[in-house]
Amino acid sequence: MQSTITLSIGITMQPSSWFQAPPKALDQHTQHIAQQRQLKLTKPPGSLGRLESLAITLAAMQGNPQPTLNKVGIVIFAADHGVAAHGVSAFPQAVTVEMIRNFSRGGAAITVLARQLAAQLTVVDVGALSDVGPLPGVISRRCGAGTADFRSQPAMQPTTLAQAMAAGCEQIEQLHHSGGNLFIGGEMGIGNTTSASALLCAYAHIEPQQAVGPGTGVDAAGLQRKIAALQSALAFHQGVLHDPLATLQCLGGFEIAALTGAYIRAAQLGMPVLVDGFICSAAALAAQRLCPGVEGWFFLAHHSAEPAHAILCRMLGKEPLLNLGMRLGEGSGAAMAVPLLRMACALHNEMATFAQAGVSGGA
Ligand SMILES: Cc1cc2ncn([C@H]3O[C@H](COP(=O)(O)O)[C@@H](O)[C@H]3O)c2cc1C
Ligand SMILES: O=C(O)c1cccnc1
Repeated sequence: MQSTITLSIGITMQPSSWFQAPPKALDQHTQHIAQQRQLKLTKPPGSLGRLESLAITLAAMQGNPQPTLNKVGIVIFAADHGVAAHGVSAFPQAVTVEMIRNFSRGGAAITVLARQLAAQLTVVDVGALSDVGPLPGVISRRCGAGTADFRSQPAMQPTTLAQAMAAGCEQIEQLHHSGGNLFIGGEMGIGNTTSASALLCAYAHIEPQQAVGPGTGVDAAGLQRKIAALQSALAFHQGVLHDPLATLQCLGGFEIAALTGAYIRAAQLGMPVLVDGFICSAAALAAQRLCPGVEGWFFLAHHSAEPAHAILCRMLGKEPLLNLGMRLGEGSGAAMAVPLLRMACALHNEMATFAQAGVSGGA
């Protein structure tokens, strides 16, 4: 049995857990084979730009010189946020539950994209304000009815944080078991850009002014309310922000914690991940803090229009694939990047070599 540690504000947590196991190593032998193949294909070396390194990385991740993305799993984690009571979103909190219904009926952006991709879509309610009851495609792993207001309380308890992370872990284990070869996490939770900004402030040691943005479209007064909420929260939780897990517990949300758990488990099991926009990238940063090296399994799908996303991308050390001015969430930006990755694989797998095609001058 591990002993527990009690943090300065009385929170008790396990010092060691499943999420501290290291990520799987990429297959360097397969990576080398894929690199060599790229040089032999009928094109000037490097002429397919990033599409070449994407295929090589996917080959190394999958341990397969012919990488495939034929089984994409999209999981949307949905939850509510106590801080939403402080006018930090342009939309009412009821939208979270209403959107869960919309996901179930197939009318949301991500559901359209999932159909286009023939991807499997699952919605996990990890703590919306009210329980939507049984709905097609929606599973319940409720950790609470929204988080507590993190301006003056920890958003989650150690037990509910662990539950939320386990809900993410469980989804990856199922996807892995069913032969999934790419994971996309999505989120739905009114107020969650404020939570993501709070995590960014704590992990990057930056000021709220640098970390906030319009989210769903708040005006200047709304932006000030976001800044004020973050200032209160950071001051209140100051004593624990050196600890990445306590930071997630105090400032995160159930859906962000579930994403964090999912990203870590994906890296441990060797499942490539397409990280969506601002909120998902904040969860990815939390994952990196809890389990260094997980980022080796991540592709950043797109530049979110949320201004502070650029900071998160820098912190994760990655350049996003697309820049479409999107700022929706739900995993929608990640879904848009799947065709790009599939094209990279098709080129890598199906192009002729110089020798096969009888083209001169090649390697
Ligand atoms: C109809 C609707 C659908 C959405 N789908 C994702 N989000 C996005 O907006 C929310 C975050 O922004 P904020 O922090 O400003 O509330 C999240 O739920 C996010 O996924 C939506 C927001 C709305 C209104
Ligand atoms: O980039 C995102 O994930 C995002 C930005 C604004 C609102 N919701 C999500």
